[in-house]
Amino acid sequence: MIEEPLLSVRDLRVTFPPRRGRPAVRAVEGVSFDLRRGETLGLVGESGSGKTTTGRAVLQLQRPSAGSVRLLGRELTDMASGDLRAMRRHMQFVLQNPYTSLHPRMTVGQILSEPLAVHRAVPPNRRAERVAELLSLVHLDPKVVDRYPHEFSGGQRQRIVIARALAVNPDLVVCDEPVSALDVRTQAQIVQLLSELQDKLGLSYLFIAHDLAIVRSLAHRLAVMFGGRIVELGDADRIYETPVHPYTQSLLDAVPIPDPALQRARLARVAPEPHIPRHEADLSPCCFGEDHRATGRPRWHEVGPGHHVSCHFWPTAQAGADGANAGQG
Ligand SMILES: Nc1ncnc2c1ncn2[C@@H]1O[C@H](COP(=O)(O)OP(=O)(O)OP(=O)(O)O)[C@@H](O)[C@H]1O
Repeated sequence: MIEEPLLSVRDLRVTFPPRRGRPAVRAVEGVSFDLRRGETLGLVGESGSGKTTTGRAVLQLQRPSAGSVRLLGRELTDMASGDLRAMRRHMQFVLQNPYTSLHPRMTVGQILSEPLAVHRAVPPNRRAERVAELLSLVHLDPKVVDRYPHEFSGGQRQRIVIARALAVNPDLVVCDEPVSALDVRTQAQIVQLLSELQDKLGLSYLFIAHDLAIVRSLAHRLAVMFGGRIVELGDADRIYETPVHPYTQSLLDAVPIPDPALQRARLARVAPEPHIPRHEADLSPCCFGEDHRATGRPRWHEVGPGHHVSCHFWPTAQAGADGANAGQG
């Protein structure tokens, strides 16, 4: 029997309405993927590609304009707010900045007790015990309960943020750039912690990041976003080794470049011109420069087991990838 995915997202769309003379923004345009129990799906793409909006729409922190989000077999998009509140204990998030995501005037004990009280996850007389357990889980000394966030380093604060997310025993954790505000050594420690917690608790992660090196160490599968759509989806090792979509290839090309300006310049090879409105630009960057409106939306091709790519000229792109690989060999 095939196990039902923990999370199933189908044709998810988020459009932000026009604001102060600016046109509507189609931030997410038909995103679909599944996430299994104990699995990490890395959601990658350049800034503005719609990763955060997708994560927020999955959690219903941003209500989608259309599409379906099923968690544990239940549709979230049309759920009444009371039911949704109850579902929140199954889905939590860890955000980028541990300096702003903890209330500065609450102690660690109060921060970790709050979700326990809101979700009535643990009776009041057992909360202190659970708080100590959570701190141990993220390798912090339970004696720190009376301390305030400013007394901790960035890495320690992110451990507190993770402990808070885990307080209610969620099934899904959406991690939005969870280490990008940290130094490189601390990044590795937090990634290691997330991996250890996944093994121990069977968590599923939707891991949003622009840093492909970090995603590589955690993700089982990868979804590459460009202009609000997924352009390549599949097994992470396979995509890292043989990326098919030209946009994925360019993202991977850019990995060893620590200079963001240089990385942007490399990406500019395939990214749409900024003056072309997103909704008019075809979302398949390899086709950029062709008559997009004539060709319509790129089709999905299964290019290997569970490996999909959305591209008008997939065989041509494949020829390019083969050529590149032959050159490397
Ligand atoms: N509340 C909002 N109102 C209007 N437009 C928005 C809003 N939030 C996001 N957008 C727009 O939606 C698009 C996708 O943004 P999003 O933050 O999801 O991208 P991202 O890939 O997560 O980028 P980053 O890595 O920079 O966070 C962008 O064009 C952004 O400007």
